Amino acid sequence: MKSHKTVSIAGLGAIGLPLARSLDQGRAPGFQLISVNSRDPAKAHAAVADFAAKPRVCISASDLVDADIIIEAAPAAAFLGIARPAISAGKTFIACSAGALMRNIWLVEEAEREGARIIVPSGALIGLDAVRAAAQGHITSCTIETRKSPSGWLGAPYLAENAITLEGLTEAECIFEGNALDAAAGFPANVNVAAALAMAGIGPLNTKVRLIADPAADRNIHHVVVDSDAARFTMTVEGKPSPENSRTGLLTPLSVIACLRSLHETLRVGS
Ligand SMILES: NC(=O)C1=CN([C@@H]2O[C@H](COP(=O)(O)OP(=O)(O)OC[C@H]3O[C@@H](n4cnc5c(N)ncnc54)[C@H](OP(=O)(O)O)[C@@H]3O)[C@@H](O)[C@H]2O)C=CC1
Ligand SMILES: O=C([O-])CC(=O)C(=O)O
Repeated sequence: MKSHKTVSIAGLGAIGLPLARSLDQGRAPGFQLISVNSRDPAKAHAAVADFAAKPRVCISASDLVDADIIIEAAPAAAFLGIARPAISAGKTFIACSAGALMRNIWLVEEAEREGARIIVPSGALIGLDAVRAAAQGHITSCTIETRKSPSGWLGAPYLAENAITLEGLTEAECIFEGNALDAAAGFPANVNVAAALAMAGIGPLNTKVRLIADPAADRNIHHVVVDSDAARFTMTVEGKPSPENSRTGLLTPLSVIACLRSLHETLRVGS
């Protein structure tokens, strides 16, 4: 008999809200949503008003730690305020803001000390199982190219710092080329897949990132090339952007549900 687990979600946007709704609809048997937190409590109350089992709306992220599992699905700027209480309480912490986690990787040591667990779901990316397998041997190179419509990149600090304007762009333009750590600093709302790839593979400094703004892109496209002593592989995912937030693909909330279900699965396929 598997134990029943309680779940909290911080952030009710393109990832958090469909995820909360899926839990309320019983799409992850054995996991019960008990509380949520967002920037604006009134908006959070309204978001869950039609749920069959209304979760508690917490004013502070610290109040989410009653649950066994805390899922972070908030902007990168809010990440530490959600991660620290969950980790200090020794809970299972599922981080969607993979870039923010990578930039605060010391949290892993804190989690080790506190008996907490940090899980990064595959999110919008595919193939992290193969990357992890290759990393057990030796990965010689790892590159990711991400292509999104110009609107998907808007608001990134790197654009302002480098006076890059995407308005009126008529053809695809490379807006960043560098390592995953610099990409996560310059595009905190955008390069979570690069961060997850880096953490699964050869680390942020050795993972090369190219970001493309493409007016013809109606999907968020991630193309990854990995070379290792065991295999060379390429993978491409063309994610449909969420209507709520074009930076985020529809695959990510589904990936979090799959991640939760895998915590209880008797048969688990893939590493
Ligand atoms: N791992 C992956 O593959 C992917 C990761 N991501 C990352 O996941 C995170 C969530 O993405 P997404 O759902 O698209 O983002 P959204 O912007 O759509 O939603 C963010 C939510 O968090 C809320 N929020 C804002 N500030 C806080 C705060 N201080 N505490 C708690 N909640 C807050 C927002 O409320 P309000 O609307 O009122 O501001 C909103 O409900 C982001 O960091 C994003 O970069 C995204 C896509 C893929
Ligand atoms: O494609 C997506 O859904 C999100 C994305 O690029 C990222 O956060 O890295």
